[in-house]
Amino acid sequence: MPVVDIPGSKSLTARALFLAAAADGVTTLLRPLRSDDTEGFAEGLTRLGYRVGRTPGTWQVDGRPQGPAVTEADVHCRDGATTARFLPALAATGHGTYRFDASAQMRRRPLLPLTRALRDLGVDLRHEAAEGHHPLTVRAAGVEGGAVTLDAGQSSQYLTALLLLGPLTRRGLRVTVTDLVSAPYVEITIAMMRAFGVEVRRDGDVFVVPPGGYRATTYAIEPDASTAGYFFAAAALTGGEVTVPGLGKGALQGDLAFVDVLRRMGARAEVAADRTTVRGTGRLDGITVNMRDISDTMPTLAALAPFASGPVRIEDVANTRVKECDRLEACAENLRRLGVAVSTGPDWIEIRPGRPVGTDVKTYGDHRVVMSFAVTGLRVPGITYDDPGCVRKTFPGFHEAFAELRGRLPR
Ligand SMILES: O=C(O)C1=C[C@@H](OP(=O)(O)O)[C@@H](O)[C@H](O)C1
Ligand SMILES: C=C(OP(=O)(O)O)C(=O)O
Repeated sequence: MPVVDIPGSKSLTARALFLAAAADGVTTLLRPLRSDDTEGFAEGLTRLGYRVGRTPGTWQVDGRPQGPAVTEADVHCRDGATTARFLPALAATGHGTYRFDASAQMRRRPLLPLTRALRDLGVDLRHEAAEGHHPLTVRAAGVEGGAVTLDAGQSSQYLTALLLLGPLTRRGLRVTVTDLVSAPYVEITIAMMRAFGVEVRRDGDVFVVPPGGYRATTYAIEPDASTAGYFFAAAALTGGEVTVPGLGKGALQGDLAFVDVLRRMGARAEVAADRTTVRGTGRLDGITVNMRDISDTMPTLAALAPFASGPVRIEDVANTRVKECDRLEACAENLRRLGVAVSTGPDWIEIRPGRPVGTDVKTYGDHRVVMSFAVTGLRVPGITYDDPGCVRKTFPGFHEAFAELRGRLPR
């Protein structure tokens, strides 16, 4: 019975780094994720003058409630949207001029609702080229706070950035949200703020954050639920069994609900107190599923879909078009290259049952494209990738870990 140790959550690690940097005192993070996204976040903090001590399995951050320790910084956010969207908000709490830039794809990804809201809160923020895109410069003088309206229909990360900023403003924050995708990520934010001593009040679409700052703590990072999804899908496809310790009933991450999707398709799934097990049954039914809340698992399901006995239709995932690539089209294109019939609309994809044949997967530099089609590769010989290394964004050791699992699953 394979037990798989999954590396720490990207989303929790990024939030924990923000909260630790802003807190009063020294915070210890246990089992943080070491990957390009989270190391980019930590390096961004270092550039802003925060001390981040990194030893294997434990990171320590000296909090600075007063904001960055330097008056000038140039921060490269790499390909990570958490870094690119959360760090400008943190920088605004200081006093100085902070410039942010990012990868070519991250420069293309949207940001405008967040930067507008920051301006509404009194932040002097200027875009260098296109309005609502990196690169941008924050001329920080502390943040007044107040009331803003936010459209988070394209990314919940705008709301998370504002909520994280809330306790660091002079007057606190009141955010009225007109639309919201990926809602479980906001629940992660609120739960983690609570662990650092702040209670967000929510009344329907209105979020109220009191001023007063964060308290340092010791915080253990859960394994990454989106990453675990590839391993659960592997069990469902091969008729094997995979157990992931550390992700159970109390888990913060909404993406663990991917096991409910696998269960609806015919797999057995048990979410226990501190671990989750998925067992394949030889049955994989077609399904229609709304993935608005858990869209990082859309490619995982798309790559598994040809093996289902009926069509798989994934709905309400428009915002997967503005991720590391246009994921809807990248999945469709690669499924077609595998010989599978697929159609897409503005916010949906439908995959027909098929007999995939090996191909060179076009990754578009997207870690999830690679990790998803690795699941297909368990049953289809000859799958290669034009950029296998892009898994470094969230799981540098993915290929080794997945090959190891493969050897322990039924052939
Ligand atoms: O807040 C977070 O940590 C994340 C939120 C989600 O993004 P969107 O809210 O943009 O969908 C998710 O896709 C991303 O991988 C991580
Ligand atoms: C969309 C993702 O990342 P981010 O938006 O944080 O760059 C992801 O990891 O799938």
